[in-house]
Amino acid sequence: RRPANIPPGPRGLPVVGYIPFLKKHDATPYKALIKLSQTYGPVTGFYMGLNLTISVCGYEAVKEALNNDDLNGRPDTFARRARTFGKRLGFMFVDGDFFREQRRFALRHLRDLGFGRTSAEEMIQEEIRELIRLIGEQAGSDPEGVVHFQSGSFNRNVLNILWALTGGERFKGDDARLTSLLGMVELFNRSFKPQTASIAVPAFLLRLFPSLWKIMGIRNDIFEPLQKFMRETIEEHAETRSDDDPPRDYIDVFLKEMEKQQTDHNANTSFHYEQLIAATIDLFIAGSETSSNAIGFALLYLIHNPDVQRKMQAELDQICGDALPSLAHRPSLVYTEAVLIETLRLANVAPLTLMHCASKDTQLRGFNVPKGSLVMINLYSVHMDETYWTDPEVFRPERHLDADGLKVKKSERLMSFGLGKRQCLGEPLARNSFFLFTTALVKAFQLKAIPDRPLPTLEPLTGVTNAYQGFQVIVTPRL
Ligand code: HEM
Repeated sequence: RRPANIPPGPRGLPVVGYIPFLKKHDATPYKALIKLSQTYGPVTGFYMGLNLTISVCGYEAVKEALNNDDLNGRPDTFARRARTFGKRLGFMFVDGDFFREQRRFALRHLRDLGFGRTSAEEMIQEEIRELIRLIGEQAGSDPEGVVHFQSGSFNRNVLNILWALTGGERFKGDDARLTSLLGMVELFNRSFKPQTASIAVPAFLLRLFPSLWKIMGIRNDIFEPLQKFMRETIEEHAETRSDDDPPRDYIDVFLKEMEKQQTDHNANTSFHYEQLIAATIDLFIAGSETSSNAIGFALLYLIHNPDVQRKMQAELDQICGDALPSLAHRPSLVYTEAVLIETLRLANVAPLTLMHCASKDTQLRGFNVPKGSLVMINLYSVHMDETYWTDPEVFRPERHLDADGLKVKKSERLMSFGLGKRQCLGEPLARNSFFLFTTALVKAFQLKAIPDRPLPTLEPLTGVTNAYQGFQVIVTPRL
């Protein structure tokens, strides 16, 4: 029996619930959930396995859900704990006091280390210059100037910035270990099935039927090499750090806090070795694919829309002269800003937030949401809402400018990084990296579709994130 006054929704089969039927609406889960909302309304309740699941679509419902603190929990399952030593650790899948303490600490110290601040800009520029050199070389070595951008081709560059702040070093261009770790993260992201990954399947069933991991879309095997890498990095830090010197990175800051908590004999501390491993893995996973996919999609949209590319280049040339774009130029780059905003809206790099969960009985749009319900929050539905955005499928930066085209219009309906207490922890760094990389590449190169060939596809590879597919393009240096 369905609990009283829960959101309306379809009935499924005993035990598996509605999972087998979701696909019939659309193969892509976030689109299937929008179809359901067209029948049942912006909040829809159905069972996935034995879990009551609330799907949330549309601006009003999404905003209300993200601002309701009782819906900011994360599901606690055996499968989730299995990646972090059987405990709830890290950032992404923890909640309550543990989460608040770790998040506050991370935000404060990552900011002090340069996260999203101009002090990290020089390092980002160095990475960008290296990338421009490599792309220039590839274009120069092909008679037509064709460059093949593989899916995920910017992951390494973007992660390097995050890793310099977290682990203290940038990886070298051909670092084989990084290539392998990034390959693991990609595997995890692409195999992930948001509709099944958070279902509370009991441990004994997962042990009896190991194929269930795959069916649920969870690749926990990637965590062993990541843990090994973090362990080695942390041990190396512990041996070389000194309290007399300023912390070099997040690992140093965390180790210092661990020491302090030990001195204070705080037995219940959330600052311990296993949490440091889990936290650095979460940063590594969350930081490697997201901003870099936004960069790839921006280039794709500009290849599809050469007029927009020309206009953006004209503005970049006028405002930045011969220099590469910097954060100081940003307020004057109005058209460019609109291009970046439109990219985040249309690319929907994170189409659903991570799975939320009701930590208490609560209400949403007047319906009951019992404690423990899974909550799927659909950011894609907000960005592609045709009742608000005219032709939402069309890439049109002008929609974010005022009538004179002189000022950016901020809309509350843009929420690529989520909202509220679970809003993306990496947003300041992500925004800066996305701006600096994309503008530098567009200023440095003319990107043109290959004549007589179909335009590269804009269809994403799905999973936790939406990734661009590899594409080929004619690249002509402009600088
Ligand atoms: C364009 C780039 C990015 C986008 C669009 C994005 C988007 C998001 C979204 C939608 C969430 C889920 C919020 C929720 O569950 O309600 C999230 C969470 C998170 N993001 Fe990002 N993200 C980006 C880049 C990054 C980067 C570079 C980092 C690296 C530090 C990062 C770290 C995290 C973490 C740790 C969480 C979990 C926060 C929590 O559970 O409270 N993200 N991000």
